[in-house]
Amino acid sequence: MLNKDKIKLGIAPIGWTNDDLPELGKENTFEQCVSEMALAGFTGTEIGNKYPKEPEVLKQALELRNMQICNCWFSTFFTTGEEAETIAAFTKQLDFLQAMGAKVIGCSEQGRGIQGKPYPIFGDQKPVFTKEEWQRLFTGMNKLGELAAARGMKCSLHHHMGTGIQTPEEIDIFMEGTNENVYLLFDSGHIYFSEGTQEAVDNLVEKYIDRIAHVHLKDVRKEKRIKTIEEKMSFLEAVKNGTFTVPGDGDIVFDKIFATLEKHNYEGWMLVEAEQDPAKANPLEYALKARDFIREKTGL
Ligand SMILES: O=C1C[C@@H](O)[C@H](O)[C@@H](O)C1=O
Ligand SMILES: [Co+2]
Repeated sequence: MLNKDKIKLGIAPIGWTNDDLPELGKENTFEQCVSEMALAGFTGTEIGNKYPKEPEVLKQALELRNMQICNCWFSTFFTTGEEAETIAAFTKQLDFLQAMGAKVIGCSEQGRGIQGKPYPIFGDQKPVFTKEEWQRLFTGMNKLGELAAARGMKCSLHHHMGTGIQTPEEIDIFMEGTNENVYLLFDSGHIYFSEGTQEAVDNLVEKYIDRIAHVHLKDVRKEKRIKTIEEKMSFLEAVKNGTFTVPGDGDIVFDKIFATLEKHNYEGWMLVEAEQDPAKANPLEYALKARDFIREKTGL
């Protein structure tokens, strides 16, 4: 059983409205989204673009529902040499998150990334960083790590399909090149989507458990992943086609993930993040499904 005092449960707005595919869930309001999250039994969320931008307004809306912000996505552009711009934007985002009481920020290096581009996600356009790009990334991320640590916060890296940090080998290079102020945001769905094996999921969580600062629980429908490869779909086409779903509804086995978090006394958030078309997968219904699955498997 996981420890209720150490682990909190959140859910991402991406099941209601998808910022990467604005046509998905455009009719769903911020209020509906956070009310349904609370109704399903979650106490945390990440930022979506329909959320109020003023910390006080957002805080009040969330407190009414006994919810809080636990993390937000942040795009970095170190490999393309945009260090000063990235650091300035990061500092602004830290200000916002700190005002919201969040302790983690989830970065993704978007230099040459193809997650939003119309290219096959398993094709050869995916970035593979050069030595110089890696070095710029390490230097930049260590700087962000230090800025976050100075505020008692954790800067983490979200490994992600279509970026230069997608595969286990790329994650290893990143973790070896950065220091102890830089953490990993473990996303079960992205590692399974990349590798297609349970082993890759279990190995990643085990290997970096002591540097994992945040967890995204996402499931993958295996047959949709295969279709993505066969039909040369882009990342966003794969999302629209239903490749991702909530934990317990796809082909990932979550037992080892939960056992590893328990064994190593993980402290922080587990956040359900399962983008799919809300017209096909009712967000409240799927949030409840995820909440039941987590309760059944972990006692939380
Ligand atoms: O954490 C995430 C944020 C989304 O915008 C992204 O594309 C999704 O797949 C994800 O894991
Ligand atoms: Co994620």
